[in-house]
Amino acid sequence: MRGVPGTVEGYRALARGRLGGEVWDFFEGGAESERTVGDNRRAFGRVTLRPRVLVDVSRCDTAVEVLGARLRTPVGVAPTAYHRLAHPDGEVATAQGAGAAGALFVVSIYASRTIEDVAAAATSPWWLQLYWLRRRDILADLVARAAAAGCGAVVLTVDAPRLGRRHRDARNGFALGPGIRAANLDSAVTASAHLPAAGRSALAAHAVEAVDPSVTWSDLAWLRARSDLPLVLKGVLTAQDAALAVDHGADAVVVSNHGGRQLDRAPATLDALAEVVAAVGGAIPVLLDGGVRGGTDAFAALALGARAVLLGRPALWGLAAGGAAGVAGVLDLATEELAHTMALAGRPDLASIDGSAVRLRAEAR
Ligand SMILES: Cc1cc2nc3c(=O)[nH]c(=O)nc-3n(C[C@H](O)[C@H](O)[C@H](O)COP(=O)(O)O)c2cc1C
Ligand SMILES: CCCCCCC(=O)C(=O)O
Repeated sequence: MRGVPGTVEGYRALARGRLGGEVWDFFEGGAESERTVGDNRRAFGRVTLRPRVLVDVSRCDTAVEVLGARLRTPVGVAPTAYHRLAHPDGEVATAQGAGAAGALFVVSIYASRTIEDVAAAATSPWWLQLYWLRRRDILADLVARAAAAGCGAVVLTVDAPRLGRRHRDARNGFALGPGIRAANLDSAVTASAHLPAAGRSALAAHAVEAVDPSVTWSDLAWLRARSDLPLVLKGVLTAQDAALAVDHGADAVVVSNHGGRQLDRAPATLDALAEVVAAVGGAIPVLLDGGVRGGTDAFAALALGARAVLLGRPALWGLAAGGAAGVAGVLDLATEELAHTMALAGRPDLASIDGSAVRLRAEAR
C-alpha cells in the first residue's frame, strides 16, 4: 500500500476515496436518526484517564486470552457482511490482515468468501457469527463446516430479529450487485438481497424473509447441541439479558448495539458496559464493540471490564484502503496506541488496567 496512513482516520479518508457512494453509505450508516452511532463515539469522549507514575513500563504487554484464543492484542475485527464490497479479496484479505496483527477475526455469516477459504488464509484465531435463519438446516450445516475448518467459537447476533431502518440504504435503493454474494449460503436463499427496489433496502427485505424473529432464550439449547464450540451472544446491552446469557450457558457476551445500525436510541456500548460486567460477575468474558477507533478507546473499555474490543467500520476502512495490509495497519495502529497509553498510564499489562484507571465525566445536559 502506497502512502500508509499514520492514523485510523487516515484509513477512513483513503477508504472514502475508493468506495462508491452507496457502499460508503452502507458501511457508515446507522438506524433512523443515527443518534446511537454518534453516542458510541461521544461516550468515549467522556472518559478521562487516571495515570499512575513510577511504575516499570519498560515492557507493555498487550497479549490476551479469550475463550482459549491466544491473541497478541485485545483489539479484534467485528463481524461485518460482504467484505468484497471493500476489496476484491474480501474476507481472505481480512483474515490475512488479522493474522499479521495477531488479532481475532469474527467472520460474518454474510461473508463474501467461503469459510474454508478464510480458514486457509487465517493465521490467528477466527470465530463464525450467525444470524438465526429460519432455515435451521443451514445453521446446522454452517456450524459443522466451521468446526471442521478450525473455528474457535460461534457468535450468535441477538440484536437483529429484523434489520434496523437505515434511511441511507432505503434512499439509495441499496441492493447487492451480481459480483458480491454471501458465499456460504445457497444463492436461492439470498436472492432477495440482490433485488433493487426504489425507496427500500434489499438487505432489509432479505432479512424479513431469511431471519427468524421468533427465537427466544429457550432456542439456544438447539444451537448448543449442534457443536461443542463455545457460544458467544453479540448484542447484549442490559444487566437482565447478561444474567440470562449466563443462566443459559453462554460462554461470552459482546456488548454491542450493532454500531448503531439496529435500535436507534439504544445506549452507547461504553455506557452499557458497566451494568453488563456487574451482572455477569466474572462468570464469563465480556467483549465490546461500537465506536472503538483506537488504542485509547480500547484502554477505556478494558478498564471498565471488557476482556477485548472489536472494530467494525475501521477494519472495513483498512480493507478498502489497502487489503490485508490495510487491515493489519489499522489493527497495529490501535495496538501500538494501546501499548503507548498503557505506558503513560502506568499499566504495563492488561490485568493492571482496572476501574481505577479511568473516570467517566457525567454527560453534559
Ligand atoms: C457494514 C457493516 C456490516 C455489518 N454486518 C454485520 C454482520 O454481518 N453481523 C453482525 O453481527 N454485525 C454486523 N455489523 C455490526 C458489527 O459487527 C459491529 O457491531 C459494529 O460495526 C461495531 O461498531 P463500529 O462500526 O463503530 O466499530 C455490521 C456493521 C457494519 C458497519
Ligand atoms: C440479515 C441480512 C443482511 C445482513 C447485513 C449485515 C448487517 O448486519 C448490517 O449491519 O448491515
